[in-house]
Amino acid sequence: MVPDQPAFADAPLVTTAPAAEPVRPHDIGRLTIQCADQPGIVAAVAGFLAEHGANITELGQFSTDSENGEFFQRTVFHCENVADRLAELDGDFAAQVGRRFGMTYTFTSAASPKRVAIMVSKYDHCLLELLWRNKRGDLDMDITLVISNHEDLRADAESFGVPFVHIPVSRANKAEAEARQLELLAGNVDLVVMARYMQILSAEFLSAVGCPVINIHHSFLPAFAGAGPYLKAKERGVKLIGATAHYATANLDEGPIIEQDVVRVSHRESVAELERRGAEVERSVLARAVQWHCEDRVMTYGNSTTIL
Ligand SMILES: Nc1nc2c(c(=O)[nH]1)N[C@@H](CN(C=O)c1ccc(C(=O)N[C@@H](CCC(=O)O)C(=O)O)cc1)CN2
Repeated sequence: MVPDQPAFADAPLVTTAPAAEPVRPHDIGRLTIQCADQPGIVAAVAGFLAEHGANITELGQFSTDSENGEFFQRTVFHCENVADRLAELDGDFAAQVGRRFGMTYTFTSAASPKRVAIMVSKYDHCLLELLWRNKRGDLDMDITLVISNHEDLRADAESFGVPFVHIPVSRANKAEAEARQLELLAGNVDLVVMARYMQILSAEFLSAVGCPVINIHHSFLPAFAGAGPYLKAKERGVKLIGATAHYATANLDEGPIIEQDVVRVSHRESVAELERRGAEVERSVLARAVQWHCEDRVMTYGNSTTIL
C-alpha cells in the first residue's frame, strides 16, 4: 500500500546551488601599501591586480590629510595559487606601481600564517587567551614557541602542544638570557608577543630579533607606564582602569598603540580586585591586537598606527 503522497509532492522542485567550493587559503592574498598620498594610487593598484587575475574581495584605505598626507591601503584578493606567486607579484608590482609611487608594500598569503613566539613570566591569563583562541581557530597564527623566565606556565603551554623553553633572567644575567632568547627567535618567527612578560627588553634585543614585538601593558596608557600600574591606580583613586597593546620600543611603554580598552572601577576594589578586573581587559585587548597584526591590518606611521 503506497501511502498517500504528502501534500507538497506537486510543489515545484527547489534546486539548491551546488555547495560553493571551499575558499582555499592558497588563493587568498593580501596587499598592504603605505606611501605619500597622491592621485592615481587606487586606480594603479586595482589595474595591476586585475591584470594579474586577482579579484578584490576587501579594500580598506585611509589618508592622513587631503593634501601632503600619508596613504594607507589594505587589499584582500582572490587569485588562483597566489601563495606560489608572491615573488612574481612582488617583482611585477615594484616595476609597474611601487617605484612609481614610492610605496612601501607587502604581499602575503593566507596560506602562510604568521609564526609567533610568546614570552611570559608567571601570569597565565594572556597566554591562555592566545592559546585557546588559536586552538579554536579564532586566531590564525602558528604559535611556534613559548619562552618564559619562570617554570610556572610550562604545563599550560605543553597542554596545547606548544614547546616551552625556560630561560631564567636576572639583573646579573640579562645579556646572556637575551642572547639565548635571540638564538631561538631571530630569523625563526614573524612576531614576538609579550603576554605579561615582566622584563624590559633591551634596545639591542629589539634590534636583533628582526620582527615586531607586541606588549600588553596593564594600564590605559599613557597613564601608569612601567611597573606596578594597578597599585598606582589604587593610590590615584581612578574610576577607570584599562589595558594597552602596543609595539615595544626602546622607550618603555611608549611604542605605537594598537588597541586599548577600559573598565569602570570604584573605591570598593582592592589592588587585588583591580588586578582581577584588569586581567579580563588585558586578555581581550591583546588578542584583538595580535589578530589585527596577523591579518596585516596594522600599519605604523611615526608613533601612531592606522588599522584597516
Ligand atoms: N623594550 C621594552 N620592553 C618592555 C616594554 C616596552 O615597552 N619596551 N614594556 C614592558 C611593560 N611592562 C609590563 O607591561 C613592564 C615594565 C617594567 C618592568 C620592570 O621594571 N621589570 C624589571 C624586572 C622585574 C622583575 O624581575 O620581576 C626589569 O626588567 O628590570 C617589567 C614589565 C615590558 N617590557
